[in-house]
Amino acid sequence: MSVPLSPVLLESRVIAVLRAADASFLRPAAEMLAEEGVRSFEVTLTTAGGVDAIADLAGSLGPDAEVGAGTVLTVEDLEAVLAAGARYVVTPHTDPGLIRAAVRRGVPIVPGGLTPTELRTGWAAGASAVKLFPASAVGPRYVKDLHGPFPGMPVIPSGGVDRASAGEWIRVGCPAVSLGGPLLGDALAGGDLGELRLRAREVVKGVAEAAAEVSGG
Ligand SMILES: O=C[C@H](O)COP(=O)(O)O
Repeated sequence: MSVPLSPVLLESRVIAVLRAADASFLRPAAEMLAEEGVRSFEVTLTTAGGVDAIADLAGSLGPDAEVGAGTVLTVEDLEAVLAAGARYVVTPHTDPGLIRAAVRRGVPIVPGGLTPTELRTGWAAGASAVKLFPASAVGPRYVKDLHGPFPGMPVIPSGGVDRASAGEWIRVGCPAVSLGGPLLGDALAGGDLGELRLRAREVVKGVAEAAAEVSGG
């Protein structure tokens, strides 16, 4: 049993990973991304103040957006982010116990893995989709290889997915892509939001074009 990914993510197909030293600049960056059509946001727990930032963004971005939590490592982390209002959770690793805990709470979970064994283990434990991490270590062709033995397993690449390759991951069958640094640049450290707008525009456009091709549109 698994909890399905939300329509917000399945339609927008982009997760913006908000990983920063602290949460000072998360809200302006997320608001800029939302203006450009990004609707799914993953606040990582490596960000100081990350749990509070989930609550802040969940309250400020409005009902069209979805705020989740990343780098969730334990059931205690899971409880904390759900209490803050996270609507989905992402892990860097495959922990069947943690996956089952999320499923029991009715929350979508996307566990990370790299090898066929790790990814299949997460999927079998009830993942909503699996996170291929670090995706740049293998490239889009690897998803085609995985879909030989595991044709129905939704794979979301994360780690080194950039503006140039985002559409390619969609074309090989990924339901969504996950971008942190290559999308955010230095915006989470107070960098130029105008640059962020241009990067977001390019990613959203590239992913939408690829999605239209995949669906025959
Ligand atoms: O867990 C996800 C990664 O932190 C995102 O990696 P990235 O910054 O290379 O996109």
